[in-house]
Amino acid sequence: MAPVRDPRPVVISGPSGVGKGTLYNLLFQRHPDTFTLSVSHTTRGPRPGERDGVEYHFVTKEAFLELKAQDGFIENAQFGDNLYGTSKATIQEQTAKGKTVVLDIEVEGVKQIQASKFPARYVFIAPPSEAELEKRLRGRGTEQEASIQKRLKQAKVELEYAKVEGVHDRVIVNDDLDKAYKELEEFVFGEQASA
Ligand SMILES: Nc1ncnc2c1ncn2[C@@H]1O[C@H](COP(=O)(O)OP(=O)(O)OP(=O)(O)O)[C@@H](O)[C@H]1O
Repeated sequence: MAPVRDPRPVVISGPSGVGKGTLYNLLFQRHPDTFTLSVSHTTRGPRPGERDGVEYHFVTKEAFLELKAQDGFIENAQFGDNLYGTSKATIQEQTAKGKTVVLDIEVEGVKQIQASKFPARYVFIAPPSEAELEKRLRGRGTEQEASIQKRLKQAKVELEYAKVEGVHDRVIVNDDLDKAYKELEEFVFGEQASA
């Protein structure tokens, strides 16, 4: 397949359980040298087996806040006591290595990246229906009931934002996986760089 023509990172968003990870992991498997998942900064400590610079850039709270003050993040958020963010430098370094950077970001992060004016392409993965989304979340078997309810509530926010005109370059309904994958692949490889 011809190389990706557009150097901008690809921001993938969509409700939890819709199949974002499934889709971009297929992209990574089928094009092993083309893509890379963005490596976030975090102030939480590494879990066993996690390596600095691979799963995350592990930094102190002071270092994180310093980078934030320098406008070094395209998006950042707090979950529990920990800070997370995607640094501009990380994306630039990964892009300079010839990779197309893929970011898996929730709706608030998408809004921040759009506000930052950092050049990016936006893909929203939508479920065929809310009932199917719930089925997938349950089927995955990774969540407790409270977490499922929280994710379904958040899904409504994500789906609402996806209706706003012009916020995504492409909306892909993940009904049949092969078809959705083909659409994603075509979008990522096929689009011409725009100014
Ligand atoms: N097109 C599809 N048809 C049926 N099941 C699917 C499809 N795509 C993904 N799934 C299944 O749905 C479940 C959720 O997929 P996945 O974990 O990729 O979602 P996600 O959007 O990455 O979720 P999260 O944001 O919580 O990480 C998985 O069990 C996956 O195998």
